Amino acid sequence: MAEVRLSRLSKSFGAAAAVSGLDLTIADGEFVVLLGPTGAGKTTTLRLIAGLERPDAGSVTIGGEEVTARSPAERDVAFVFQQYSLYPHLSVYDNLAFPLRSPARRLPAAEVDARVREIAGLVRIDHKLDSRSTRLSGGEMQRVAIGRALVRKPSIFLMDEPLSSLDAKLRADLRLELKRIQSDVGSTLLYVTHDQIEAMTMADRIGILSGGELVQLGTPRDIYTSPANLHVAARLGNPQINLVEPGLIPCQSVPRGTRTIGARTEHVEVEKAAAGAAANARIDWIEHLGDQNHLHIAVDGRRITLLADPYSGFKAGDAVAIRLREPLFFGADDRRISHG
Ligand SMILES: Nc1ncnc2c1ncn2[C@@H]1O[C@H](COP(=O)(O)OP(=O)(O)OP(=O)(O)O)[C@@H](O)[C@H]1O
Repeated sequence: MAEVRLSRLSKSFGAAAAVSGLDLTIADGEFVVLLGPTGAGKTTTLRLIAGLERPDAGSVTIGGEEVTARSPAERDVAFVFQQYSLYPHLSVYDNLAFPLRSPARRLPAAEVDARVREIAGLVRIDHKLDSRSTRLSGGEMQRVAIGRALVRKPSIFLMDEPLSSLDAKLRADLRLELKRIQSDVGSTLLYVTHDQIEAMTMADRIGILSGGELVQLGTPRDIYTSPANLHVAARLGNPQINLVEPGLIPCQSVPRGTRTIGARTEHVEVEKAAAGAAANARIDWIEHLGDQNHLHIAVDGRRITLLADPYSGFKAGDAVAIRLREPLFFGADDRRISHG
């Protein structure tokens, strides 16, 4: 296990900068998730750490040793990709044993066997050790791929959207398991995703990348409650944060310089107008998602979307009174303005 330190790391492809001036330190045993839109530089960052790309500038240090000029094999890093990349002609057992049987390692057979069985138990695939990898479900294949990365006990794990090709239920199961496995093994893990739920639930810290730059790094709670700017605010939260101009919805105090107000569900109080408050908005329509509803509210020609529980009693067409409660404020440069 090891700390990973990236200093001023940059990589361009032709004229386009994929990663620019990236400074990021991942502590020993930490689970860091890189979140960002397509093309933000997430995969390139992982490939630079693995040694699959050479940086144009900057350095990569793993466990206190600079490895920038070393080959992937010399870096003690395991990579799990979106596609399972198992050996189809081998059994689960042999897929797991494969990294231990390389000529460079020459581990005794008993040691290989013990390690394979331990890891198979950890990733809960021990009942399928004799199956050909092509006979597995997608979720099982990805467990094997994760197990194969774990089996060598590398210093760090790099995972590039490992759950994105699975269906929603499997993704949710494996999300929990990956977190459990990582805390059992105590490994340093850098994980790339588009999925904000994966980021929020698994990360010790989230790094938000945009245009090859690290825009913000912090705990999921920090990033959610104190986003550095509009870009970060829009990356987390479902439904997406509502961005409105000051004055549209009543708000107790708005800091000077505010150009945009960011309002999530918890920042908006909605009351039926009949309860005594004067109506300033109307429920436009309600989307029923099962466990929750999305309320689409029309206010002065604009629309905002909030979550509501299915028993809230609102109906389409209801006149409502809405007001803001400690929302987020952003200035003309899109950066968040803190209150007071
Ligand atoms: N081998 C390459 N050759 C040319 N351009 C590349 C190469 N690899 C990446 N790029 C470019 O670098 C930028 C960053 O790509 P990268 O794959 O790191 O983004 P990403 O955040 O992982 O995106 P995605 O979520 O779509 O995987 C993109 O503009 C991409 O087109």
